[in-house]
Amino acid sequence: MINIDITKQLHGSDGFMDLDIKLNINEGDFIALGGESGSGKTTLLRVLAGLEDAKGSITVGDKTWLNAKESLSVQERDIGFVFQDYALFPNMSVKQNLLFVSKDKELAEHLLEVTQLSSLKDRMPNRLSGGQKQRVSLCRALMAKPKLLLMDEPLSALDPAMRSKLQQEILSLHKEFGTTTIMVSHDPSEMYRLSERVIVLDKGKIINDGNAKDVLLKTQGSAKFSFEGELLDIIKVDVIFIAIISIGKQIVEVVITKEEAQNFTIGQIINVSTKAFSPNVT
Ligand SMILES: Nc1ncnc2c1ncn2[C@@H]1O[C@H](COP(=O)(O)OP(=O)(O)OP(=O)(O)O)[C@@H](O)[C@H]1O
Repeated sequence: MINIDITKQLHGSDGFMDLDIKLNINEGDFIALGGESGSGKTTLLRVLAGLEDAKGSITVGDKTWLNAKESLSVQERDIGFVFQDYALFPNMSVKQNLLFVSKDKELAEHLLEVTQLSSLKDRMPNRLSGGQKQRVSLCRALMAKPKLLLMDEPLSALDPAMRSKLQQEILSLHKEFGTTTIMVSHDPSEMYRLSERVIVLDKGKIINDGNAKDVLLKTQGSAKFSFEGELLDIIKVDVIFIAIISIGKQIVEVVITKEEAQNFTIGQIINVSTKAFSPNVT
């Protein structure tokens, strides 16, 4: 069990706010951490990693990482990091980047194989694509067999196809290694696919915590389907108003009333729901 009970004063965009987190995590869980920009997600990961100080306590199994008397250094905490900017050693090949963390050659070969990087093991980082660097970064974080793997939006810079492939790889490595993982993400489908628990922060506090289905599904009341999308345009065809809405990767048209057309603003995030009893799924 990982027990976190920390506070830290942050300088938010509207003045000071307290990051105030009480959290128990089962070992082996995959947790997705969501919340609006500035809600404290990165700071929480940095506090867990020992990169920032905080008041309170962190215990991992029978080890104390932080309490009133001591705070273990980054090196003393059993963690792996994957951040958006990869941070590979530029003067080392892919394989050397991994072996720098641990001399376990067998594990390095295995990780490179699972992430389909074996043929690139002698390449230098500046000759890799973004997705390949991200995979190396993930392999390197796992080389130390960390107790806790912290990932801060590791896939956000990648295109959808590469994202989905890496999600599969992250999931299969998570299942194989059973590492307790906390991953910051803004992408509900990614959270749903990967995590068994979703925690949402707002202004430094946990406002939602539960399984992915309960936290992420937005269907309310008697609505059968509900999608959130961005209103791109409103057009008038004869006497009918049509809203053009971007939902996921699709652009859809929805007929709206004159009053709705007057009240909506282009660029607004709106909810599209239907009570259709038996929709077609093809
Ligand atoms: N060491 C610090 N001391 C005081 N305030 C900080 C510190 N680090 C970050 N902050 C502030 O705390 C708030 C939360 O920042 P944080 O980076 O944790 O948010 P986030 O949820 O990760 O946001 P994003 O999704 O944009 O990455 C921000 O307003 C930031 O300016």
